[in-house]
Amino acid sequence: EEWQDRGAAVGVRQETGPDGKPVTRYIKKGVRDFSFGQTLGEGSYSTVVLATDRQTLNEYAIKILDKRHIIKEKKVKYVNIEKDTLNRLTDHPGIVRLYYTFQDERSLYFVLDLCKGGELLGVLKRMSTFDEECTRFYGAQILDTIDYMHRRGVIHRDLKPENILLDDQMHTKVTDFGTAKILKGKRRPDDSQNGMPPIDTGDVPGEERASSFVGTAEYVSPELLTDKSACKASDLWAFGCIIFQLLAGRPPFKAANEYLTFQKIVNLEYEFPSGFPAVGRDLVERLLVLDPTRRLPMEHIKNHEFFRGVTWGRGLWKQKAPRLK
Ligand SMILES: Nc1ncnc2c1ncn2[C@@H]1O[C@H](COP(=O)(O)OP(=O)(O)OP(=O)(O)O)[C@@H](O)[C@H]1O
Ligand SMILES: O=C(O)C[C@H](Cc1nc2cc(Cl)cc(Cl)c2[nH]1)c1ccc(Cl)cc1
Repeated sequence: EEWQDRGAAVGVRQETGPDGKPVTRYIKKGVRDFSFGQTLGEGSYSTVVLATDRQTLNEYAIKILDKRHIIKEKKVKYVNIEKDTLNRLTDHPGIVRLYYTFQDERSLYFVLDLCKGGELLGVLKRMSTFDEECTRFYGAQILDTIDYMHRRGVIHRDLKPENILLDDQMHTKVTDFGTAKILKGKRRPDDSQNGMPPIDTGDVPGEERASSFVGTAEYVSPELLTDKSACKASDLWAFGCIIFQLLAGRPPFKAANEYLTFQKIVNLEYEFPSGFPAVGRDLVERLLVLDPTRRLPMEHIKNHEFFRGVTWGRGLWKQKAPRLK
């Protein structure tokens, strides 16, 4: 076929069809369809480069992974989980969109949304703390995104300010899904009859817990440390840590080393700095609860006083980000 002589690899693009079902499109995109620019950043197994699509002139961030390195470091599983997870989360403004994947003899390529605003962590460091209005706006976007992920049966498991990027409108984009967990929700019997797509509620008994991975020390949930398994509420624990950190300028659990940090987490040892807003404190105290089943559930967080006045859903993403002051 024509794409073989163009040396382009077949790129696979996951879309949501008119009937709401996932559609796989085979796009003939390859390295030669892009002109590569500056390096945006380096990961342990990846380099992220600014790239422009030669036909459309659209700009992207292309994450390039060296195949040999991936194999040597035994990261094949993570790369494929990142691809499968991103292909499942294709229609939400708060997720870094994956447009194509392709490979050549040396590398794998993820063509992603370009997030010109960098990491939320970097913005927070420059501001030292966020005021309540900014924390409410950025927190609401992150929570709306977590809600979308959970409804699609995905637990992120490593939410933290480094993994929350910002686009040129200063809207949040969650990234880094290599350590996510896809809950295999079962097709409910009645759904198959009327052809409804399976609802990934992850409420299959025993299925809603995932094990064998530990996130970043400061944001790890107590259940992951005590009984080695994460659930959707583990992402809400991390969300509580992020809200605390935006308002306080530091994460709630931080010690000289990982072991001491873990000890603080399982003993719920943390303090609010003086001046921490009372409404924010109430929200954090209802999220940083050791027992995941007693943590504030999603709908109650959205209705919490701290988020009073927030319009949830697509309207949230049309708003202008408040000036960071
Ligand atoms: N879509 C993007 N747009 C702009 N910059 C990005 C994008 N994705 C990643 N980056 C930046 O590129 C750098 C490398 O990101 P990458 O996800 O490849 O590795 P990482 O997850 O940060 O590192 P590690 O793999 O060690 O966890 C990071 O600093 C990140 O901020
Ligand atoms: O599922 C697919 O479309 C095909 C491949 C799967 C795949 N092929 C691989 C080869 C190597 Cl060497 C390493 C990994 Cl992690 C590999 N993953 C693929 C291609 C590109 C990207 Cl970014 C991810 C996975």
